[in-house]
Amino acid sequence: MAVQVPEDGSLLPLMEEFYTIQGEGFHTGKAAYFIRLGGCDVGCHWCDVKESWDAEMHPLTAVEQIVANAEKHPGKAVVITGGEPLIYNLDNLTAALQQKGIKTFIETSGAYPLSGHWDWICLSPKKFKAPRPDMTPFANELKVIVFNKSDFDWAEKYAETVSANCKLYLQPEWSRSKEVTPLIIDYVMQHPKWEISLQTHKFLNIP
Ligand SMILES: C[S@@+](CC[C@H](N)C(=O)[O-])C[C@H]1O[C@@H](n2cnc3c(N)ncnc32)[C@H](O)[C@@H]1O
Ligand SMILES: Nc1nc2[nH]cc(C(=O)O)c2c(=O)[nH]1
Ligand code: SF4
Ligand SMILES: [Mg+2]
Repeated sequence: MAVQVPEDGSLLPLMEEFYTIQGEGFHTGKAAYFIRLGGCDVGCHWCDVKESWDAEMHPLTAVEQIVANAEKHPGKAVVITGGEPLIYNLDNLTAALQQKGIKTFIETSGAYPLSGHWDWICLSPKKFKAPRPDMTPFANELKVIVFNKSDFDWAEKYAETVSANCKLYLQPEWSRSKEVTPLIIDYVMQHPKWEISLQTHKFLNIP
């Protein structure tokens, strides 16, 4: 990745930002402003935002500008996503958002060191680049994407690494929904510490 992002995270490659409804996981159904940062090398073959992967495609944008944009909306929560947002130092961005009374939520694979000040951390671990063991205990929510039935055992392995009060979700990989959703339903009924998460925004046709 040749793009020069300042190490203090004062400028970040911004792919897109949009005000919508959180579609997935614990905060499903709540209004939130999404900030999508470019850059990811985790390489999930089923990733639904491959356009985010190349950080150089996305303009370096000042934290002050991102915060000013987020502030304009009545929903006082932001979801920082990507790409893999933790490639960057998010201390400045999250401090500035929280100073404005905005809650900070993140969607991350956990493959990079944790930075930033978070009101909610959604960890979605990937086989293609494992999460850092020092970061999984900080997850408020573990959201495992199920592509095939081998992912249940793999999900259990990560459930052992998170804190006791971490919420546990199984989410069907979108293109495999028809095949894996019935398996997830059975699994959750047999192992009720898990819950189903669906990408509800895709059914609602919203961003
Ligand atoms: C695009 S990722 C960006 C954040 C971070 N790189 C990550 O993977 O957590 C946002 C969320 O979408 C999930 N996701 C991506 N592609 C998906 C797909 N095809 N089906 C279901 N969930 C998907 C990810 O697992 C993650 O929870
Ligand atoms: N509505 C909506 N909810 C989401 N939850 C996580 C998303 C993401 O791409 O990180 C996402 C997204 O792209 N849209
Ligand atoms: S880690 Fe997230 S952004 Fe990166 S390829 Fe996987 S799903 Fe896509
Ligand atoms: Mg998405």
